[in-house]
Amino acid sequence: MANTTLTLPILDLALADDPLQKPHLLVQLHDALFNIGFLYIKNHGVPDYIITNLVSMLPKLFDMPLKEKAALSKLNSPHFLGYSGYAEEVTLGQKDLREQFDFATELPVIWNPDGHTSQDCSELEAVRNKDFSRLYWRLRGPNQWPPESYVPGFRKALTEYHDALQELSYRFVHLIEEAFGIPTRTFDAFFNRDDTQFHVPPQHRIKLVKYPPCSRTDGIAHAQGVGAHKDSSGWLTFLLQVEQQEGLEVLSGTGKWIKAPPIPGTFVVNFGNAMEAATEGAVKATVHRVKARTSESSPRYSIPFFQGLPLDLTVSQIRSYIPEHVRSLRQSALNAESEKISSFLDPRWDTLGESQLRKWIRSHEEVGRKFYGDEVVDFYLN
Ligand SMILES: O=C(O)CCC(=O)C(=O)O
Ligand SMILES: [Fe+2]
Repeated sequence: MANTTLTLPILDLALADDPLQKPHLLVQLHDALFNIGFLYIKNHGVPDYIITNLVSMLPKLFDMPLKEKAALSKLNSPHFLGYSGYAEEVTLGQKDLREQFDFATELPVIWNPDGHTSQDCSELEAVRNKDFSRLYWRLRGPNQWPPESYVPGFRKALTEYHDALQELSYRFVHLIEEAFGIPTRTFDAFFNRDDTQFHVPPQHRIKLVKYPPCSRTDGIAHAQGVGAHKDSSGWLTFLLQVEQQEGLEVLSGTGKWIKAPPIPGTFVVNFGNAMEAATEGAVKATVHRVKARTSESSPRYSIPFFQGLPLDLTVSQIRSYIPEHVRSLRQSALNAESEKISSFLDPRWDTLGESQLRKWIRSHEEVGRKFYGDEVVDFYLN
């Protein structure tokens, strides 16, 4: 049973602008990073109109005729971008009772099996000598946009939301650097925001999710909105819970599920597998899940933004940015549920790209078989 007595911290980002208050914010952030692994932020600076504009389009987007949604299926996309229908996604071997659209930073295809840089990638001037033949580079590519006639203004609204969340995510990473006690901008290299411009700018991902009301007669024994998981698409996650529909739960260090209800004006922030691996578990990719809406009458919508990282980064490379005094804050004993889910540190998939390709294939096997072939899929499923 969920333990409702534990609550997650709410950090006020406005304190970052006040030199007298900022140290207090950094102490709170340090605690959230090393002891909790999940937090809310308020006064985050993302304009209200950008959020409400996108949110107002969700019902229209999901109410498009099935034929129109199917035309945007992920089965068209080697980048796993587009639509997946109700219960098409799998987590921990079970179907997730949700529908979703996956979008990402709009970028051209970069993968080239011959190892050349694509002509289209003018943004890649600074990294002309990279080899883009590795399969995981195929994850990167353009979106499938819904027709303007069905959801007018959608592409603009999603793009504005993306840009605002990207900005917030970069600001927040600077606060994390301060909380770690390392120079601000240490991680800018990951986002192509430093002078070396060594890395390709990452592709961030945004999911638009609908958890419709459902009944246990759907024939699915263990009803889950999304099963227990760690986020693996990036460095940080910024989750918008739309309106007042509950369902999100977080696994505490003592193995209890605690509720993370929607709080108006906030985003939930949590950390991806890459952060956990880079800090050797000092900052946890905390396990979370969403309960299925079995006894509810209205849908729940949510919008997670996953801050991307360069796909060719290896865990050991990221780790080299994290000083020993941070990694030594590792607390022992991940609980059993958490252990079951941790798969990131397997040396067979040391690059972030490969661990992400594995994750996408495991969640959407059919898409994997279509674009990556049976041999690759069978390798990652086992
Ligand atoms: O819908 C939510 O509140 C959380 C979704 C989530 O954790 C995910 O998609 O990774
Ligand atoms: Fe998640």
